[in-house]
Amino acid sequence: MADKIKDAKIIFVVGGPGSGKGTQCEKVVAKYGYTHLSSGDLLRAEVASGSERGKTLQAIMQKGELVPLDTVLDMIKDAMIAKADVSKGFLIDGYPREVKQGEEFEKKIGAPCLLLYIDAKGETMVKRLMKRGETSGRADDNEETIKKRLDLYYKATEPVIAFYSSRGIVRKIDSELPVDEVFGHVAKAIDDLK
Ligand SMILES: Nc1ccn([C@@H]2O[C@H](COP(=O)(O)OP(=O)(O)OP(=O)(O)O)[C@@H](O)[C@H]2O)c(=O)n1
Ligand SMILES: Nc1nc2c(ncn2[C@@H]2O[C@H](COP(=O)(O)OP(=O)(O)O)[C@@H](O)[C@H]2O)c(=O)[nH]1
Ligand SMILES: [Mg+2]
Repeated sequence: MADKIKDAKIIFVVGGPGSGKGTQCEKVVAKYGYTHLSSGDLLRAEVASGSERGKTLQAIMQKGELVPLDTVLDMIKDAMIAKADVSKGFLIDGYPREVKQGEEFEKKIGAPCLLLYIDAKGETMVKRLMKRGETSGRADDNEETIKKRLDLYYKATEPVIAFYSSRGIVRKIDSELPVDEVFGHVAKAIDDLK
């Protein structure tokens, strides 16, 4: 496995719920042709399949809690293997959610060359998610679950940024700016990789 993807770049995209990770990843795909893997989307696809495992996941996600590490990691790994031959880079969106997830990813798959830290204020994220909730149909885009997701983000996920900062691979992106300006900074960070 690690073999198959050894030449592909791995980029972690980390930020709070509603910070704009998915929005920026879409633009990176369009410009650079990287493969976008959203851990949340992979989990939602499993829920949509109606499987027994999906039912368990649905309950956890509705509460805004984290699903077991191995479940998400296996899904990401399978998706990466499926694309390994054609992909020059992977955007791993919404993962790692906690330092342990990052450590396990590196053991089983490989090391990231960049962590894009998509940063927005708490109130901005809540506002965006409430707006998205009007049309997303996502069971977790409601006021109560949003609050839990934010709390968990500050507690569990922010330490991930400190962990990778010490390695010098974190680029902090101000996501309060208009989408295209945010993307300008994202593109710069990716261009600097070469
Ligand atoms: N590595 C991950 C990714 C996602 N989840 C679960 O899936 C939910 C939704 O994940 P995601 O789509 O990444 O949500 P957010 O980042 O909170 O929001 P967004 O889609 O807006 O990025 C999370 O709240 C969590 O329950 C998880 O447990 N572990
Ligand atoms: N104003 C503004 N809205 C944004 C920006 N980025 C994302 N959004 C909106 O915020 C919501 C959450 O964005 P999304 O990409 O799903 O964020 P994610 O939760 O981090 O994946 C969506 O409704 C987007 O349209 C931005 O840079 N500026
Ligand atoms: Mg998203």
